[in-house]
Amino acid sequence: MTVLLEVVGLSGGYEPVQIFKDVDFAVEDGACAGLFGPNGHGKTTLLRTISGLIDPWSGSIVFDGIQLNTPGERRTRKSRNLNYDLLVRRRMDPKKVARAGLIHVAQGSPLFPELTVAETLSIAPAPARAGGRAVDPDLPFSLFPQLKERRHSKTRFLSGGERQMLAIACGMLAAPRLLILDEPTLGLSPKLRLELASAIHAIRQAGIPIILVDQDVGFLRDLVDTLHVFDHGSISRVLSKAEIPDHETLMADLFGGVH
Ligand SMILES: Nc1ncnc2c1ncn2[C@@H]1O[C@H](COP(=O)(O)OP(=O)(O)OP(=O)(O)O)[C@@H](O)[C@H]1O
Repeated sequence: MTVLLEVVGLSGGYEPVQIFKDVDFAVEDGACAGLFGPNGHGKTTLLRTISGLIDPWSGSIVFDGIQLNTPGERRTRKSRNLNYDLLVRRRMDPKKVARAGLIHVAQGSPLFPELTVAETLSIAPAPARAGGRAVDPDLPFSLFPQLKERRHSKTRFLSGGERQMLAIACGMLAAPRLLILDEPTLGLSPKLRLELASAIHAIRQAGIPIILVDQDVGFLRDLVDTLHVFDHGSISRVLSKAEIPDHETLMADLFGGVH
């Protein structure tokens, strides 16, 4: 299989605090890569950096044959004006990332509260890539039938699960070449987690590669091909599907106790 995303020696964080260091991370075309790690260890920051929302400090991000970031040395801060400073140092363009087909469904599914489900879907990004396949406009409802029933509801009245479904549906309308799902099951009931798992499975079946973050190894084990264990700002191990233990065993192995 070809490598679709290749991250080499990536370091970054929130100036001046470094959150992750020298991360190597690869996703093969057609595969689902799991990212697992405790709260606050930097998974979201890493993914936001890969998407260009946060400027990487150093390293390389190559996606679908395109070098997404411009390598360069960090410059010392010259101004107390943060906007100016960011513009001066910016080494990555999130629009370029989205245009390349790397679509990031953020944690907490930020949506416009006063728009209905149908209105939200109508402003979802069109396939951004040149040559990106047209997407069936009914895809959101075939993936998440529940959304069809709620299509005239404002998003502020949706449940947590419905919000997640809508956010993922918007991502799918962009015809992703790679879909990043950052903790889509956050705060969901076991029943909704199962529903979301089957939707993620359907996305996989459609051949769309995924980076999936979750706090539950059991949830990831059923869906991913490889599990990347993220520990204090670096990937400490990469496990094949067959090597992924249950949640308690992995946590005990990592931290010496049940979490
Ligand atoms: N905008 C920000 N500015 C400064 N520090 C931040 C910001 N966002 C997050 N952090 C810090 O960066 C660290 C890593 O947070 P991050 O959200 O990336 O971790 P995570 O592994 O995704 O955690 P979780 O699983 O809880 O989402 C934390 O210490 C957090 O407090």
